[in-house]
Amino acid sequence: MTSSLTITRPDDWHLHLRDGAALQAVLPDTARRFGRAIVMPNLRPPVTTTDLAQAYRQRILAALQPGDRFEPLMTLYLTDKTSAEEIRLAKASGIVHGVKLYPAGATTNSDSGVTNLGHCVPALEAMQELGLPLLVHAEVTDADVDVFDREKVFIERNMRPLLQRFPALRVVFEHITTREAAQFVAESPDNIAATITAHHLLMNRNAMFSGGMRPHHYCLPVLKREDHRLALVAAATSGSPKFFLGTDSAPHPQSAKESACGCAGMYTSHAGIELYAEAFEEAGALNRLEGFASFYGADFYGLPRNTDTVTLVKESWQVPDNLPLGEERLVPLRAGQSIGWRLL
Ligand SMILES: NC(=O)N[C@@H](CC(=O)O)C(=O)O
Ligand SMILES: [Zn+2]
Ligand SMILES: [Zn+2]
Repeated sequence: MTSSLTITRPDDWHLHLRDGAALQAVLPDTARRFGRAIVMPNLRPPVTTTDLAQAYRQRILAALQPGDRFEPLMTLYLTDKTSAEEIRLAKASGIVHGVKLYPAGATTNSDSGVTNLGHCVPALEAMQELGLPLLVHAEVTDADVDVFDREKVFIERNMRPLLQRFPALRVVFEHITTREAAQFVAESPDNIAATITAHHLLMNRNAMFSGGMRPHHYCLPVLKREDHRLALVAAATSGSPKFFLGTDSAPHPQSAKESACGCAGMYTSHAGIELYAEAFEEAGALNRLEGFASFYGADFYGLPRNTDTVTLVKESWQVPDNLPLGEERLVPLRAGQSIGWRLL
């Protein structure tokens, strides 16, 4: 039985770091494990320009602790008004590595998002030309579409037409949650890839209702049925370079989660690589973890692979009931329960 696992240091290709005191609270969890992270731009106000991304990057760097070697990879928040010029500035800055598409109303802080992709043609043309990836929260927002079908419907209504119109656009289908998405990405050309979260590999939708309502298991896209989880596990452990690690760790104050209208997002950075080790071990595929966590994302983004390593030991530890989040607390995934792998 494996008792320890050393892999090239992983990167997190989908992360919410927030800002201010929350940023200060959560950043050490990521910096301890990951070399780099694609930092999501859904702040209030959103990070819509390269200038805002530069300033946010400086705040992240200032929040690091002495000795940290973590590198934040910045993103822009696409709006109906994003110009081709802004895309050129972003690319030329060297600090912006992707542009995030939030359909307006799809998820947390998406109200400034895109109402109609038709408005984004100049920006998308520039991104295609410059090789700047489009990162997609791939869910339709129509209230008449069942919440469990929103990703599947987005593929047909939006993703296929988008790729037809921009066949060379580099696209990351973020936090895939369905068999249909895994299959779509697997069958697409090499300019299409996907991130997969640990929570979607480890849980199905029953986790939202086990013994009562479980607000800390609510995220978007929402957890799906077991057969979808199995399809995600198969994709993540397949060895295909189209699938790589993106935690989508999304901290919210406990009060905002445990509420009559609780917000979407799970916090997983406290065990950002350990949870994946559990999922890969359960699938009998620990030998595939390194490619998924440490190689394929860097390769897709055209960045060098990390050269140092991390070591995990197969040793159970208990997750605290809650963690500080500025003046508030947050409830991490597995709060009060154990995780089977520990970071040395
Ligand atoms: N995943 C989530 O449920 N929430 C994310 C937004 C997102 O990634 O869609 C957040 O910012 O809280
Ligand atoms: Zn999202
Ligand atoms: Zn996210």
